[in-house]
Amino acid sequence: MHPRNIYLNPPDFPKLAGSYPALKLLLQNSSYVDFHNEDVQRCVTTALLDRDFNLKIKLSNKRLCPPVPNRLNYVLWIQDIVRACQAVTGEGDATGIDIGTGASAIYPLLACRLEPRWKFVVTELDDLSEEYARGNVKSNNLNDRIQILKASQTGPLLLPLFEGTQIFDFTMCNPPFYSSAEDVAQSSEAKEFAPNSVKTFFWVSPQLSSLFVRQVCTGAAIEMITEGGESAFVRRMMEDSIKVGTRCKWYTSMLGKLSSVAEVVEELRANSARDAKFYSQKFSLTCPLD
Ligand SMILES: C[S@@+](CC[C@H](N)C(=O)[O-])C[C@H]1O[C@@H](n2cnc3c(N)ncnc32)[C@H](O)[C@@H]1O
Repeated sequence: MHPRNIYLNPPDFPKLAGSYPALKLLLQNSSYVDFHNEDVQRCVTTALLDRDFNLKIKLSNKRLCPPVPNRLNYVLWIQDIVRACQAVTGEGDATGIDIGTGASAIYPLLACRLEPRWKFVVTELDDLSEEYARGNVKSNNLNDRIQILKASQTGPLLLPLFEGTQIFDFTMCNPPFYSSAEDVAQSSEAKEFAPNSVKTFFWVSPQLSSLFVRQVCTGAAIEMITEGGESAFVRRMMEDSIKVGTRCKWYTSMLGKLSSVAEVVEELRANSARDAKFYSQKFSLTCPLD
């Protein structure tokens, strides 16, 4: 976990429930938190976002419930890279892109709370998730800092980079991981045995680079499944990034499956990337690709 992650030590759930009546009701007198119960998951996420980030969000019971510690990790790694760049340039503002922001819009919401000078342009393909995301941005008075674009199946993935001339600091993405329903089933079984194998991956243009995290919750097919799986999704972003080049400083993505790492690294090599940065729950490393 990132050293600045406030959940390095797990939250005190009874205490959290004490200040969040809906969670108290769900936990009743139970001495443990049942994370297999989706109502409990959603309630923990809304309670943590409210208590720790003053974010009021509504989650659909038909869509993914994002675990806050995991999502915070990715935001903190992004914060590290942006800060490192800003130490050189002296700038303080940053604008990011979140591809597939989901119903929660959790990445831009968290990032805007941590960084008062950041703005986002985010995309979403799914109507229901878009509707919820718009509601969550509005109820936190962040309409002036988070713009939501409706994506299409056939358009570019890095849509905001194909519109206008704005320069962006980073892209981020938690892509649909799987290529099919069978793939979902197989991966769930594999994860029972390898819970730490899930990674996050980042690269940068023009001198490509990379990062890596871990994820727990289940979601609807549109959130989980994409043709060719996550590596194909990331490859599409990579192809887009080559077209728009330096209009964005960092192109990054999460990867959920260890097998995707090799596929993405191969693609990076084919595109003359010189090195890659990997971040996981347990380690971070930079590896040369040439
Ligand atoms: C795994 S979910 C991640 C949601 C959220 N970012 C999170 O981390 O909790 C993937 C999201 O990407 C969206 N999506 C799938 N294909 C997309 C596309 N071509 N353009 C934009 N969003 C897309 C899905 O609807 C879904 O909301």
